[in-house]
Amino acid sequence: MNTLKVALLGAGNVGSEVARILLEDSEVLASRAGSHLELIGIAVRDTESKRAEHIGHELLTTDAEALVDQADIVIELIGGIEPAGSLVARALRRGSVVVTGNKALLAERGAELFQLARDNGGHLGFEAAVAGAIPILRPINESLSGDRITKVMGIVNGTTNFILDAMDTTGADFGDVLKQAQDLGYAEADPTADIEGYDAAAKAAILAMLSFHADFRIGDVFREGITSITAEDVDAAKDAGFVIKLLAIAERLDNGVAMRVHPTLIPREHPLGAVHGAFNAVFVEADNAGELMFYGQGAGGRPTASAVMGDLVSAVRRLTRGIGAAKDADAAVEVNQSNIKALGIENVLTSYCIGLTVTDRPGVLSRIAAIFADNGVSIEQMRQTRGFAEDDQASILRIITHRGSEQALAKTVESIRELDVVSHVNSVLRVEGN
Ligand SMILES: NC(=O)C1=CN([C@@H]2O[C@H](COP(=O)(O)OP(=O)(O)OC[C@H]3O[C@@H](n4cnc5c(N)ncnc54)[C@H](O)[C@@H]3O)[C@@H](O)[C@H]2O)C=CC1
Ligand SMILES: N[C@@H](CC=O)C(=O)O
Ligand code: NA
Repeated sequence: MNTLKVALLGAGNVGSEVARILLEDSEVLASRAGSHLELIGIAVRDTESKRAEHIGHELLTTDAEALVDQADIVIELIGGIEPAGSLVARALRRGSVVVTGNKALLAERGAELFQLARDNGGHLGFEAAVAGAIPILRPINESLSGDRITKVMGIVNGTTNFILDAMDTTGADFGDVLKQAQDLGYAEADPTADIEGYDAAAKAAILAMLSFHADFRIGDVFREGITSITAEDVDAAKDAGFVIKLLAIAERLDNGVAMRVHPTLIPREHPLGAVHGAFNAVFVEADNAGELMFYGQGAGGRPTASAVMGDLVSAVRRLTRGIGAAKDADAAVEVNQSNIKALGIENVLTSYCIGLTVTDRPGVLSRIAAIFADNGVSIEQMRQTRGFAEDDQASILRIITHRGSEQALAKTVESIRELDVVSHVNSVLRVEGN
């Protein structure tokens, strides 16, 4: 049996688990892959760090470039655009197998890196980049390659699901739960990427690239995070039979693909309503397959390392069988097959749940209803959720609309905001699955 040299870049939450598996399970991995996998080094920023100590100093180096140049296989788990991007490109130019979990990088430079892999007979595996342990990218790219995908919708960020779930089930405070998510290894190095929706937007772009075979980027994705979600929003959603989830949606419309990430009200009985903690779930709709659902652990070092190892073993199997990665049509990612355009959110159909504080006097409801009618938006539910004593003159209204164009809904909210009887627009959240 031959031996292939593996370089690991980064020894954080995921990298340290990958190192552990490579060292502990080396015999099983060799029998599955058909080659011994020798971990020749681990590039870290600081060889004296606590985590590095845990792994063992003899493998550690701060010279990532030299390590890449000695390896047959490079596993990039540093994260971020640079130096990760240059190191991945360097390895691909050498024709190496590269495995990464770096969605931020792929959502900026995916097309270029896939091309580099093709041009140099290398291979780029990135199943870990979307929804952690869940096999979702290879099913889309390979199993569904004979079908036409129309929509992908799911919970793809474990940190925000963990936070929203805790707010919903225990009424926990946002800040405390974020700290727990960080301690559990779910959050990005800068958790702004999670809570402001950038991580989910990168994943939406990658899902859309593979589903619609076009070079989409994170900048094509409409994005709203969860930082403006309050305990009151969570309670109001509960009261109406909904739960708030951060959803990533990429859908095929008549003239292109619309990609969006935003907090969304989901009926509690919807399958996505039952996704708790850092779990993720993704629905895929295709013309012939119909609706598919993928569910599992979407974040955390160990589950994510499982996806990394899966990419690694399957790429090595092909190498061992002498199948050059460039000739491996199954594994090739084609993102330039279609001229399909990225569309703005104004093109999508959705429904809104609008919370308003209004002056409690006769005629208010009809003035509000008239604005909806003027914009062609129909109301599914209008409910006065709390009334005060007459002289307090304020009540809270919750309005859920039928599906309408995002443009018309946004215009409706703008006009309502200007009404003198509306003292405050408390929240505007989109609704799906109702
Ligand atoms: N933590 C998770 O649940 C998941 C993470 N990912 C992705 O996996 C990658 C790694 O994530 P984590 O392990 O959570 O991050 P982390 O922040 O825990 O680890 C990154 C490691 O890279 C090291 N590093 C930074 N710059 C370096 C450099 N110039 N040279 C060598 N090492 C350097 C850091 O010291 C750190 O140990 C990221 O791309 C992340 O988005 C993907 C799926 C899930
Ligand atoms: N920070 C990410 C990690 C996995 O991709 C998340 O919380 O989902
Ligand atoms: Na995955």
